[in-house]
Amino acid sequence: MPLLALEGVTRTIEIADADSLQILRGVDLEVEVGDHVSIVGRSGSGKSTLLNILGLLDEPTTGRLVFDDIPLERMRAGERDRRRGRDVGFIFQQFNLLPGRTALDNVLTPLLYATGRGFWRRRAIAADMLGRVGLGDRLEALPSQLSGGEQQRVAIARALVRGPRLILADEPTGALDVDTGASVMALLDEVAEGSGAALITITHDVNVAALARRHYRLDAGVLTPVVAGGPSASHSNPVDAREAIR
Ligand SMILES: Nc1ncnc2c1ncn2[C@@H]1O[C@H](COP(=O)(O)OP(=O)(O)OP(=O)(O)O)[C@@H](O)[C@H]1O
Repeated sequence: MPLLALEGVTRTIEIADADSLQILRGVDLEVEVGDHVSIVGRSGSGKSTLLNILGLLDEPTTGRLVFDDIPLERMRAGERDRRRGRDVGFIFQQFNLLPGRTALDNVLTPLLYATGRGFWRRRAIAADMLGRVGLGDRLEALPSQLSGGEQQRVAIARALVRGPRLILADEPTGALDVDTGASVMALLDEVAEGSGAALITITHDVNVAALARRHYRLDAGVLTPVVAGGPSASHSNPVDAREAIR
């Protein structure tokens, strides 16, 4: 049973003069626990629209989304919000850290909505998570005292602190230089795999996408799998993947 399944998902918006714009056109996607999937698309191809649907922030116009064996249409609004908070971790290009709060406070914020042990032990859990991203000695640092790569590692710790089953990374290296971006992506892949979560990386950068195990391209709202070509090519080989996605 996949963790997440999209079947024939479309998203259409109404624009001026009773006109409409179809942004997603029949998207099919299955993601298993432990998967790392990349979705590459140019600006305007529908990436953010798809991300919002994958993250239970928006609904398909037609088609189905099944999360953890429950069809979206059977989830009540409160249930959807609860699942998003508990089961989905978001990582964005601009980190979105609270500026006046320490790294530790930023990471423990999602645990304020947890129940039981997650809530009562939130400081220890958040500190442990920061240790896992290599920032165990920077718990009290403010975002302004951290480099871009360190801030993104705080954001990764925050996304993972509630043990989500799905991590959505939207241009996670977009604000970082090439080398820092590569090390942040390697870390994200490692901590996601270590926690047994599925990771979907949405990006326009084929080098970032190449780290995933399965690859898709989004073009004008149409999602197609990218298969690395040739008998010697391999999905798990970033060089083959990069050539295939390009
Ligand atoms: N509310 C809206 N009104 C009009 N057009 C919209 C609206 N939302 C999205 N669009 C259009 O739909 C298309 C897809 O938008 P989307 O934001 O999903 O693209 P994207 O791939 O994330 O782009 P980028 O990489 O530039 O962020 C774009 O052409 C966008 O202009």
